[in-house]
Amino acid sequence: MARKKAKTKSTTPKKQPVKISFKLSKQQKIVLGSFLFLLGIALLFSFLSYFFSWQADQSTLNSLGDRSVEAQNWLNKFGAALGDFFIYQGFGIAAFALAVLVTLTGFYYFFDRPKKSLQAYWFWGIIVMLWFSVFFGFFAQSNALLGGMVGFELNDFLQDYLGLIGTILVLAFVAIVYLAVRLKLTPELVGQYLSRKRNDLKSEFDEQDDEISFEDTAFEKDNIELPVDDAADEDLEDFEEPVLKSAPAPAPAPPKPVVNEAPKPAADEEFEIEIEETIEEEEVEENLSTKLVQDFGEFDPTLELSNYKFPSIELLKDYTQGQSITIDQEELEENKNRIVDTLKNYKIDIAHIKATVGPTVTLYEIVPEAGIRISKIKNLEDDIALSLSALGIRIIAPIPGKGTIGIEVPNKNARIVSMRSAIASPKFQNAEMELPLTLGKTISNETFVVDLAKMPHLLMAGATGQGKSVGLNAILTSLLYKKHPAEVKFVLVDPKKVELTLFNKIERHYLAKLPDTEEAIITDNTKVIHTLNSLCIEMDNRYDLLKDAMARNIKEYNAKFKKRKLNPNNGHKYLPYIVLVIDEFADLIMTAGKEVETPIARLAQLARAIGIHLIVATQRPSVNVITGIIKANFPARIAFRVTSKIDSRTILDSQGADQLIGRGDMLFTQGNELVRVQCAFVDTPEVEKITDFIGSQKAYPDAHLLPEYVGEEGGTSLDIDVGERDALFVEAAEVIVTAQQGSASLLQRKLKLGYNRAGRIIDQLEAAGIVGPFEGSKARQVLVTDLNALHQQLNNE
Ligand SMILES: Nc1ncnc2c1ncn2[C@@H]1O[C@H](COP(=O)(O)OP(=O)(O)OP(=O)(O)O)[C@@H](O)[C@H]1O
Repeated sequence: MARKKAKTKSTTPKKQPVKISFKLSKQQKIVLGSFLFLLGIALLFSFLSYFFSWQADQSTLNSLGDRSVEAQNWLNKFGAALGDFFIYQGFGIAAFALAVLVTLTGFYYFFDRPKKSLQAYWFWGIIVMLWFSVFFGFFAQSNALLGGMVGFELNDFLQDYLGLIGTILVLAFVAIVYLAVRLKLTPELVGQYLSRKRNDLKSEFDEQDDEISFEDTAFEKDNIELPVDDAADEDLEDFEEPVLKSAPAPAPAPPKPVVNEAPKPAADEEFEIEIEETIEEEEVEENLSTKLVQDFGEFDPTLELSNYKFPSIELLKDYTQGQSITIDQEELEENKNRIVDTLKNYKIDIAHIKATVGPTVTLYEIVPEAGIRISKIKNLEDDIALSLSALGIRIIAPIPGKGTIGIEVPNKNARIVSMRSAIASPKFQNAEMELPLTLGKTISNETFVVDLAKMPHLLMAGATGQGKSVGLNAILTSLLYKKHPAEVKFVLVDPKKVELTLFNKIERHYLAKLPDTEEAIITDNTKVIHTLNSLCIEMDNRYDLLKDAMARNIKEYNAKFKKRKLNPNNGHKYLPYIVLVIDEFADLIMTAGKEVETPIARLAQLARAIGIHLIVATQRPSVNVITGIIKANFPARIAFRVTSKIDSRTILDSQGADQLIGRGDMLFTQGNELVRVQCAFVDTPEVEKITDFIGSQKAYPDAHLLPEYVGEEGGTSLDIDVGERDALFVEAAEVIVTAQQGSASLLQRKLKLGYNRAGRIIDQLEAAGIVGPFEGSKARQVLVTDLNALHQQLNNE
C-alpha cells in the first residue's frame, strides 16, 4: 500500500509541492540512536583522557594526517583532536555536558522515547555548559583548560562591558533562573529543606539521649514490656509485641519515639510537610494514528483514481486573442465630455474625473465640487444615459470605501472574458480555497475568485439569455479544474433537460445520485424531491459522523480522517464536498412548492458545516420563487440582467441588475457591497471537450451514491374512497392507460397539474387498481391494457 502511495504522488497531475517528511522509521531510529550513544561515549573517553595527555599530544595536532604519529589519547589522534576542539578551543571542563547530551540523545532515539523532554535537556544543558565555561573563565590564568577558549573570551567580553562585579551578577542571575525554572527551587522549598535538616539533627540528638537511657536500663530487658504497655495505645499492641518479643535489648528504641511523638506534632511549632516528588508525565505522541501514518502515510482520498489527470488549459478556447485591453482614447474622451456637459447642465461641477476601463464597461469616477448633493447626481441616471446614447448606465453614489461617485458606461466594443484566461490566472491557480470558483473579471480587470465553501450557498438569477447557463458552466468548470473526483461531487438538477446534459459523461467521476436510478442528472420533479430529502439524510448522517469525530466542520473531519485518527470500521469515511446545482428553480417551486422549499431551506440552514453547498439558479426572481426563507439562507447572490427594478430588488435587495447590459454582465454580492463582474465565457463545445477528457479516463464503478430515501408514496393506503376522487380522475386514467406509463410527471404535463395533485391522482389510480405500486425510480406499471377495459372497469365500480 505504501509503495502504491508513493507511485500516486509521483503521477498525480495536480501540482502539489513535494512534502519532505523527516519522520524516521523504527530501524532508522535504532541506527541513529546507537550511533549517537556510542559517539557520546567516545566523546566522554576522549575528553577524560585529554586532561591527562593534552600536553603530550600538543605536537600531534599539527600532524594529524601523518599515519605514523601516535597520540596518547585513549582515542588516539581522533580523541586528541576532539579534546582540543571541544575543551581547549571550546568550553573547557563544561564540554563534558556535550558528551552527556549526545549520549542521552542516542538513548532517546534508540528506545524511541518522546523527544519533548530531550529538547529541554539540550536547551538547559547548553546553558549550563556556557555558564560553567564562563565561570571557569575567571580562572583561565591559572588553568586554560578549565573554561576553554570560549569561556575565556566570553568572560573577557562580559568583563570589558560589565566589569568583574557585573559579570558575577549576570552569572548569579543565570544561576537563579536555572534553579527557579529548571529545578523549580523556591525560597519556601529551601526553607523547608533546612528546617527538615534541623529536625533530623534534633531527633538524632534525642535518639542519642534515648540510647543512653536504654543503655542504662538495658539490664531490665526481660520486663521491658511493662513501660511500653503503659505508654502505648491499644491499637499499637499487636504491632509492638512481636517486635519487642523477638528483638534484642536495644531494638525497642525505634518504636518509642514514634509512639511518644505521634500525638505531639500539633504542639510542635515546626512540623514538617512532606512534599512528594511529582514526576511530570510525558506526552504520548506515538499513538495509533501517528503510527499508522508513519507506516502507511496519510490517507490519500485520490488513491483510487491515482492516475486521474486534470483537464489541461488547452481544452479551453482563447477568445481574447488579439483583443487585449484596448483603450479607445477617443471613446473615453467623448464619454468624459458628455458626462461633464450633462452634469454642468444641471449645475453640477466636477473637481476631478478618472476612468477605469473594464472588459464590458468603463467606470468613470468623479469627485464633485463641494456642496453638491449625491442624490442629485443619482437622479440623473436617465439623462446621462440619454446624452451618452447608451443603455445600462449605472450610477454608484458613493462608491463604498471611496469618496467618489461612479458612473459605469458600457464600452462600444465589449470584450469577452474567456474561461481560459480566468482559469490560467495566478489568482485562481494559487487560490488556497476549499471550493474555488472563478467567475470572471472585475471592472479593474482582476480575475474574480471566490470560495463556494465560504458563501456557503449561491443564488443566481437573470432573465433568459443573459448568461445564467454560461455562469453555471463557468462555476462547474472552475471546480473541475481544481478538484479531484474524490474531493467533490455534484448533484445536478436540470428541469430544462438540456443545459447540464453534457455532464452526463462524468457521472462516474463527479456526479452523485440516488441508488437504483439510471440517470444521475435529475430532470424529473419527483426525483428532485427524493434527492433533496436524501441530501437531508446525508446531512444528518454527516453531522453524526462529525459529532463522533469531535470535529466542527468537514475540513477538520477530513483532516482527522487523513491523519488516520478516525476508524473506518466505525463508519468513518472521507467526505467529499457535495455541490447541488438547480438550474431553473422557479419551475420546481411552482410545481412542488413546499415539498421542495422545506428540504432546500433545511439544507441551506444547516448544511454549510458538513460540506453540502447549494447553487440555485432561476429565470424568474419573483418573491413567490425566491421566498423569504430561501433568501435569508443565501447571502451570496449573482444577478445577471433582469427586466425590472423589482426583480433586481428581489434578488439583490437593491436596484442595479436591471441596468446591466447582458451577455454575462453581472453583479455579485456576498451580503455587503456589490461587485460588477464580467462572467467568464465558456461555450458548450468547450465544456464538451472537458467532460470528454474526464469521461475517457478510468472512473469509479458507479456514481457517488446518496442515502436511500423512501418517499411517502411507498406507504400510501389503498382504501381511498371513490367519492373522494379528483375531478380529473377519469381523464388522468385515460392519459395513463393511453400512454401505458404510470408517472405523475406525465399527468403534470398533459393535464397541467401541480406535483401534489398529480401525486394524489396517481395514489387514487393505484387504489382503483389501474396502476401498480410505487417502484422507486421506475414509472409504475399500468395494469389496464386499453381504454375499453378501463371504461368497463370504471363502470363496474
Ligand atoms: N459571459 C459571457 N460572455 C459573452 N457572452 C455571453 C456570456 N454569457 C452569455 N453570453 C451570451 O449569451 C447567450 C445566452 O447565454 P445563456 O445561455 O447562458 O443564457 P441563459 O440566461 O442561461 O438563458 P436561459 O435562461 O434561456 O437558458 C450565450 O449564447 C452567449 O452568446
